Amino acid sequence: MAVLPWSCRCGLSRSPANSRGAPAPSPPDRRSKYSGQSVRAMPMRVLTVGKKRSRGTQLIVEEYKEKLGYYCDIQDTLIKSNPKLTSDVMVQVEAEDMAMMLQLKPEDFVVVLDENGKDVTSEQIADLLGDAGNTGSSRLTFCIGGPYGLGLQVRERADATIRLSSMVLNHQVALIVLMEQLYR
Ligand SMILES: C[S@@+](CC[C@H](N)C(=O)[O-])C[C@H]1O[C@@H](n2cnc3c(N)ncnc32)[C@H](O)[C@@H]1O
Repeated sequence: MAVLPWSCRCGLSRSPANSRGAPAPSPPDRRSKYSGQSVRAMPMRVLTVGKKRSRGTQLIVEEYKEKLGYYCDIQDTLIKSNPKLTSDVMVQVEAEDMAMMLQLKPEDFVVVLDENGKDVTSEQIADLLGDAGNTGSSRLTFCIGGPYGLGLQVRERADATIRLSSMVLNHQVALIVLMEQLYR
C-alpha cells in the first residue's frame, strides 16, 4: 500500500529560510495534525462538470496529475455539462446532478467544492485528506460543478463541503486551484 509523507507537502518544506539558510519552523497552528507522520495515500478522483477544457487548463491539469501520481492514484473525470441540451437551468443542473451521482459509490468520501462551503487552510486540507483515510472510505472524490453549480443530491451526499476562495471561480480555475492544493 502506498504511504504518503503528507508532512513534506503541507507547509513545513515551504517555510521561509532563516539567515543561516535553515528552514524556519512553521508556527504550531499552521501545521497539519499529520505533520511528521506517514499517512495512507487514498486514491483520489476529481469529478468536474463542464465542456471540453481549454488547452491551457488541460496542460496544467496533466502537469499536476503527473506530480500527484508519484504519491497516489489520481483520476480526473469530466462529466459533460447540459447532457439534455436544455435551455432550462433547473433541468440542466438536475441532469448534471444525476450524472454525478451515478459516478459516486458508497465507499467514496465525497468532498464538494462550493463557494459557500467551509473556509479551509492548506493545512486543513491536508488534515481532511488524512481524516478521510480513517473513515473506512476507500476513495476520496472531489466534486466541482458546472456553470450553474452542483445539484441538491450531490450536495446532500457530501461528507465535507469546502470553499477555495470567497470569490466565485470558473470551474476550470477551481480545478487548477484544487489540484495545486492536493499537491501542496
Ligand atoms: C461557476 S461555479 C458555479 C457558480 C454558482 N454556484 C452558480 O450557481 O452560479 C462552478 C463550480 O466551481 C466551483 N467553485 C467556484 N467557486 C468556488 C470557490 N470559491 N470555492 C470552491 N469551489 C468553487 C464549484 O464547484 C462550482 O459549482
